[in-house]
Amino acid sequence: MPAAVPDPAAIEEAAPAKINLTLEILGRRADGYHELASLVVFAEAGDRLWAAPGEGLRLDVEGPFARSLSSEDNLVLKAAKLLQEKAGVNTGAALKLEKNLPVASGIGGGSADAAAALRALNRLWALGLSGDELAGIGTELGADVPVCIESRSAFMTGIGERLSPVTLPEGLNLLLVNCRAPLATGDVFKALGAGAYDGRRQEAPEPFDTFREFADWLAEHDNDLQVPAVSLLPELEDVLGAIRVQPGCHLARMSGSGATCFGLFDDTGRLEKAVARLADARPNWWCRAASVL
Ligand SMILES: C[C@@](CO)(OP(=O)(O)O)[C@H](O)COP(=O)(O)OP(=O)(O)OC[C@H]1O[C@@H](n2ccc(N)nc2=O)[C@H](O)[C@@H]1O
Ligand SMILES: Nc1ncnc2c1ncn2[C@@H]1O[C@H](COP(=O)(O)OP(=O)(O)O)[C@@H](O)[C@H]1O
Repeated sequence: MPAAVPDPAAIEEAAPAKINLTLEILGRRADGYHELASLVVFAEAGDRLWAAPGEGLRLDVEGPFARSLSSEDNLVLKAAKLLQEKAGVNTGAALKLEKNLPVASGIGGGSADAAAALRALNRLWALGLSGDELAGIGTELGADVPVCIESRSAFMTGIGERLSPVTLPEGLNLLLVNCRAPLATGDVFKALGAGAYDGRRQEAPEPFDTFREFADWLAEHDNDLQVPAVSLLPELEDVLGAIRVQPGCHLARMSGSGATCFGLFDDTGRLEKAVARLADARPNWWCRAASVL
């Protein structure tokens, strides 16, 4: 059920799902965070956020996954409070979130919502902050928030704060599948048991000319969190297997720290058939077809 817009004057921001097509963990830093290298894309599937003038800060959450979340410790409110503090304002806002993405699922729903809140309130409160300034503020909310500010394909390094542009082939399409079991990011990193970070870096890939070239590069760059995630949630093997066997699927892999997995397609007709087949075979799983933005 779509959320009702709170106010005709409300500012609307999309919060697209973040997908880590690759996620290499380079090592654990002294502060416990991990240096990583990840090719990140955004999908035409996601949450939606509205911000309207209001007294104090208020958040209503609606949509299919609203019940998985409480309003009080929501990243949207955390983002709003942090922005007030950083910009030195105490102007209020009435916020509404349509929660369409599964929670704690490796597709950055919370980070995308926080980024959408920063963008929306920057406009509502006429703060005039640049994307880079919003990304800097976002870093304090979560490692994935900076990349969600622009919500554009990027090669992400550091702990998530360093972003380089990438040129990907046109017409990338994803099958997204979540078996409705949450996985906490910190637990998956812990299960990986990475060694100390030794200072090495990875460079963004050169522009890809063809889909084949891109698929070959992806095959050589893994998601290092997939094995530990499977050890915590063995059902992931079923999810990956069910995606892999779909005709037209070039790659089946987990996104982020899981548990959402994706299949990469270049043929939308075959993708539509795959999503229909899976939704029918596994009615309890969350299955979506989404093009890469
Ligand atoms: C793994 C990734 C890959 O994009 O995605 P998700 O699975 O969350 O979607 C991200 O790095 C997650 O970013 P985000 O979800 O914002 O993480 P945070 O809230 O900052 O951190 C949650 C926990 O994850 C671990 N963490 C996170 C990022 C990082 N580079 N190293 C870490 O070790 C830490 O244990 C931290 O306490
Ligand atoms: N708006 C929000 N959407 C999703 N999760 C949120 C939100 N606000 C707070 N959280 C909390 O943040 C945690 C990470 O959520 P999420 O970003 O969906 O995970 P992931 O980055 O692994 O996809 C969850 O445990 C959830 O309770």
